[in-house]
Amino acid sequence: MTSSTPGPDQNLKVKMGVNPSRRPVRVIGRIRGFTCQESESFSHDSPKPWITVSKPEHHGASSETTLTLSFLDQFNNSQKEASYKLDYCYEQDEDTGTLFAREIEPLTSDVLNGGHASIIAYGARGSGKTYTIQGAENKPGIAVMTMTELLSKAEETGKSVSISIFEVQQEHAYDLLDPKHSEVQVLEDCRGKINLKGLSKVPVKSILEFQNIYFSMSNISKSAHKIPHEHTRRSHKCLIIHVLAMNDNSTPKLVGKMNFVDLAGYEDSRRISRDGSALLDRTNKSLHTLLNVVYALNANEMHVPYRESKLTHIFKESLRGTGHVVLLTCLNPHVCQDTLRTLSLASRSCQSTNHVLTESLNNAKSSARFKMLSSQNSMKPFCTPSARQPAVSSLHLSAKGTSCVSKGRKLFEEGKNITSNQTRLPQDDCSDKKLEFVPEIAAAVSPSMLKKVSQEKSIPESVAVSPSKLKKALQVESILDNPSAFVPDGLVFQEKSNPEFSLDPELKENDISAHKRSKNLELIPAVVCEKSPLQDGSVIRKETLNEHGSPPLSERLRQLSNSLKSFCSSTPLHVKMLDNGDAQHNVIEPKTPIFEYGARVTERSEITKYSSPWELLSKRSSGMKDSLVQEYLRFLNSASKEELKGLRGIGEKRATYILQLREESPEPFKSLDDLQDIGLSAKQVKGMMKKMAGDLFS
Ligand SMILES: Nc1ncnc2c1ncn2[C@@H]1O[C@H](COP(=O)(O)OP(=O)(O)OP(=O)(O)O)[C@@H](O)[C@H]1O
Repeated sequence: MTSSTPGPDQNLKVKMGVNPSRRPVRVIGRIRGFTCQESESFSHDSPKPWITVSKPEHHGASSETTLTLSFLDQFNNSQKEASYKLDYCYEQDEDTGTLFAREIEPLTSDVLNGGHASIIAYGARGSGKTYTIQGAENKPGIAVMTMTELLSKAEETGKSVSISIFEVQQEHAYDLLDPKHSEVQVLEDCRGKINLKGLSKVPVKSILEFQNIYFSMSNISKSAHKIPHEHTRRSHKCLIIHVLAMNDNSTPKLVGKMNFVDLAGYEDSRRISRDGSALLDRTNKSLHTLLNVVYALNANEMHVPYRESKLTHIFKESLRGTGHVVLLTCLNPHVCQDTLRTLSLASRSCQSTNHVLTESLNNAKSSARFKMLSSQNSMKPFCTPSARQPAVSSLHLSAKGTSCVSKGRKLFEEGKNITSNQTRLPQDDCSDKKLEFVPEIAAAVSPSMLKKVSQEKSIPESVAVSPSKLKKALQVESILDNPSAFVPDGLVFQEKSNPEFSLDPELKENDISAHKRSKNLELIPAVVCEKSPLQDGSVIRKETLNEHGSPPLSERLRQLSNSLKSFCSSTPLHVKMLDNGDAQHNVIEPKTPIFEYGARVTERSEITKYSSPWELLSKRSSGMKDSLVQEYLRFLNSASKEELKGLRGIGEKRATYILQLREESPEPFKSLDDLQDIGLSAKQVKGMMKKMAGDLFS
């Protein structure tokens, strides 16, 4: 490995554990040293390093380390190079002690004073995760070093230390300190506090005692529950060090917490047999969710998908807020496809636009493809389907052989790594791509209108236009021009002053303010039919109202179904601009769609057609799904107790609890994830939604 690093002394002076990049999560790498076997096998002929590390001269607040990986692209059989940026990378000549001194030791004082810290190691199999966290014989890992430090500091300050050890397998957590290895329940109260019900805590007085327990647990984990080796290999090992202080009444009170997570080795499910791949998908899901959480935290996003995996749910409290989080990416010192993949994911979690592809040798065509994929993937690290990301699993449909191909998708399908079997490069994961939204919008409007909206939104006309904002803006624009075109069967709009229809009066003020107020619009017919009659003083037919004055869910779903059916069967809307370009004179005119298959996205996003009918269908199905979910959530947020009890899975107790939640917050259900607050598992929620979607067409 080559680098331009400052000397080790200088390195040690720079305490990096307190995140200098000021992002909530620090993402670092570590290239593992060679094992004795490896060293022996190339004692005469050391392999050429495949990772080159380039560090800045001085570690300033925003300094980053660039890793350049040289590898053979198996798809094209050509040599490639890819560069990734991490917050820092430890090379083979930097030992665990150096990593501890710079990253972890500075966090221990904080933990003793009530802070939370989490160190999460992940990487391909055999990349040195366990070696770094736990250590090997006579080579203590960072958990052991941390315990030594905490025990000595705790003694000085009259505090005590205890530990919990558990593993997460296939979305279930098992207590390894309990001889029965009973399952640990993850409970979350309405304030978001996580309680790990049934998890043992064992007091630790000395480092020897700790090592005895910790190391024996790793062996126990392998034989626990008679679980097949394949399963234990794919479990995540977690250690929590609790720092306790005595209360005035001499009872121990938790002050700080330090978590160490040794994730199961990342393996690409595409290489595994069918059964193994299903197992692996669930194992990898923890990593994907974790990286999405990291991305969301670093990007300061409103929604952080903690509850999409057991692991992130367990550590929710430590990950969010003021806790320190260090994501340790372990890297194999020799060419490894899975290492490429994990690095690619890590780099994107580090910050949204980290991945820069530097060179592509031999093949100009593949170079173009490579760069395009790279630019598209500069968003979220991985698409884990959720209620909040409903479009992701379906939107990334493209021609066979390109990235992110999804076949036979279903509504409410379980999460899958949607990637092409053919694309073997690290950039082939799904991301929330801006570019891929654009054809949908562009197909419905003329280029001049696109331009107009771009200008109004004060954003560039090119691909940088946020498609979702643009889409919403255009929807409002279309509704304004011809609202009656969007009225579904079973609904009539009525305005106090205008007997024909009504829209939010604010929408009429001017187009720009209308765009701004359209934040909640997702699907034109569904939103208009729901929003206008219920919130804007309009009425729906009398027979659809129940005794509480609101339509029952079944009725609203029927309306939704009708509107969606008519929407699907109708032709896309083409918005014609009059020559003078005045938006007020725009007319909406249904036209037979013209598809030009194979139309590609150009550099400046001048796309005007869908690439296939499949893509169109997929996008519309995704909208339907989203609409149904929104409708369901709205019902939960507004229906009476009796109405709620009419829903599958909701009885007297749950209905009462929902009403209580609504007293605390007017809209407690913002995503399907929130249904876990009323004790419904993700599986139950999925079943309910599937049933509801099925009922629409029965
Ligand atoms: N920095 C290092 N120097 C020397 N040997 C190392 C280093 N890191 C790891 N090793 C060795 O590499 C091998 C694999 O390491 P380890 O078991 O920690 O990997 P892992 O990522 O935890 O694997 P898995 O995903 O299968 O759990 C072990 O034999 C370990 O001793």
